[in-house]
Amino acid sequence: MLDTEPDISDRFFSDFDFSNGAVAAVSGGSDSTALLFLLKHHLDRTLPAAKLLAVTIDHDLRPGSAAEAQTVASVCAEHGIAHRTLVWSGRKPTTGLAAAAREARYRLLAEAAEAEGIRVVVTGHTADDQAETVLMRQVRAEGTRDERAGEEESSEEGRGLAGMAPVTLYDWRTCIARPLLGTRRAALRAMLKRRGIGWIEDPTNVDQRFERPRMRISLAGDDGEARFAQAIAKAGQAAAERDDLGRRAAALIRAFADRPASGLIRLDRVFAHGEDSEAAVYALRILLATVGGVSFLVDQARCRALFERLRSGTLCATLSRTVVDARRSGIFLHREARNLPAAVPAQDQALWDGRRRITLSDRSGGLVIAPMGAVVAKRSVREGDVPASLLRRALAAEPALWRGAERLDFAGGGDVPRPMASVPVVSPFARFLPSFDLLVAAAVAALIGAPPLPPLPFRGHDRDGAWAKA
Ligand SMILES: Nc1ncnc2c1ncn2[C@@H]1O[C@H](COP(=O)(O)OP(=O)(O)OP(=O)(O)O)[C@@H](O)[C@H]1O
Repeated sequence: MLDTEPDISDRFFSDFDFSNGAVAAVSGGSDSTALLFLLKHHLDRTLPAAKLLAVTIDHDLRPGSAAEAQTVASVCAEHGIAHRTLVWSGRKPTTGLAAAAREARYRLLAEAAEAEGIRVVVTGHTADDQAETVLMRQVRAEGTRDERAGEEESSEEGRGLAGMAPVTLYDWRTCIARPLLGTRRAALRAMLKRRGIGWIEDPTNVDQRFERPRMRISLAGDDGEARFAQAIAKAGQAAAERDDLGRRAAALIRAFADRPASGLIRLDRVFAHGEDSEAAVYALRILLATVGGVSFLVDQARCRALFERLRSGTLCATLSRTVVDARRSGIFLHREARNLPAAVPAQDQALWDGRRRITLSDRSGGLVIAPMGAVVAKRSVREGDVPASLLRRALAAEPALWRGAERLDFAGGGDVPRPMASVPVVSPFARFLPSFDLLVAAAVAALIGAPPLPPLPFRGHDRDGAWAKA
C-alpha cells in the first residue's frame, strides 16, 4: 500500500491538524504498527517538522508485556521514531479489570500527549474492531430486551450501536482519533507484509474466555463477511441518528433551559410539550446526569416514564441523584440532598461530587471543602423570581470552603486572592466525549457555566464543534 500508492495515507489523516504533533498509541499489534508507519509516512511528506511520539502502555498484567513494549521501542528506534513506554503501576482491581485497564491506558496516553504539548492521540482501531464492538453491544442489548419483553425498542440500543466514534474528546482536552476505523485489518496486515514489517500477536486476542476474541472468531466463519457488512451498515446508520438526536437535544436545551442560580437548572414547561419528545428525553437524561454529577445516563425507559408524568402536571421526583421539581412556573432540577460528599481536605484538580473541578491556589493547607448545608444556604438566599425554597435546596448542595469554623468566600473578596475555584463539568462527558455528542455537550457546558469545548484539531466539524456527517 505504502509502496505502490505513496499518498494513500493522506486519506486517513488529511482531516486532522497535526501541527502540534501526534501521539501514536502502539501496542505492537498489526493495526497499531500499521497506523504508526502510515502516520510517519504522512507526516514525513506533509509536515516533516511535526513531532511524532509512539507510546506503548505496559499494563503489567501478563509476564511478556514489558518485553513486548521493548520490541516496539526497538522497532521505533530502527526507524528514527521517538518512543516511550508507560507502565500502569497502580493497584489492579479484581473485577472490571478490562475497563480499569482501558481507563488507565487513555489516562496515560493523554498525559504523555499533554507533557509534549500534543493535542491528538491516534489509535489503530479498525473496521473489524468496529464490527466486533457493534455486534457485542447488539448481543447485550438483545439480552436486556428479552428481560423487558413487550416494551418499545429502547433508543439506548441505537446509541450504543453507533459503535466507536471517529474522534473522542478525553478529559475535555485531548482528542483521541481513530483514523483507521473504515479500514480492514487484512489490508493493513498485507501492507505490513509487503514492507517486511513484523508485529506482535497478543495471546489474549485469541483467548476464547473473552467476549471479543469469540466474536472475532465468529466473524471469521462462513457468514462472517455478510455479518461484518451488516454491522458496519448498522453502525453508520446509528451514528447518523445519534448525531442528529444530539443536535436536536442541543437545540431544545438552548431554547428552553436556563440557570437561575448556581446548582439550579430551570426548564420552561414548553420543553415537556414539544413534538420532539425523543430529543427532549435525551436532553433530560443528559441534564439529570449533569446536575446529579453522574458519569452515565439514566435508563431510557425510566426517564421516558418521568417525562410522561412531567407532561401531565406538577410533581417532585428524584432520578440520577437529581431532584426534578415540576411546578407551574417551570421544571427545576437540582442535586438531591442525599449522599453528598463528606467534608474533605480541598485538593487541587479533584473532581468534587462528580460535578465540579477544584482548582486550589491557596496551598497553605487546612482548607476543607463540604456541601454548603441548609443553614448557610438559608442565610444566603434572597427572594427573587425563583421560589426561595428551591434556591435554598440547590445552594445547600453546592460546595463551600472552610478553614476551621470560618467559611471562606470562593471569590476572595476585595484584594484577597481566591483560595479556590470550583468549575462545573458536564458529568456524563467529562471523561469521554464521543464526537456524536459534541453539540449537546457544548449546549450543556454553556448552560451550566462549564469551560467551552477546546478548539478541536480536526476538520469535518462545523463551527459549533459538531462532527459533520460524511
Ligand atoms: N498497550 C497498549 N499501548 C498503546 N496503545 C494501545 C495498547 N493497547 C491498545 N492500544 C491502542 O488501542 C487500539 C485498539 O486496541 P486493541 O486492544 O483492539 O488492539 P491490539 O489488539 O492490542 O493491537 P492492534 O490494534 O495494534 O492490533 C490499538 O490499535 C492501539 O492504538
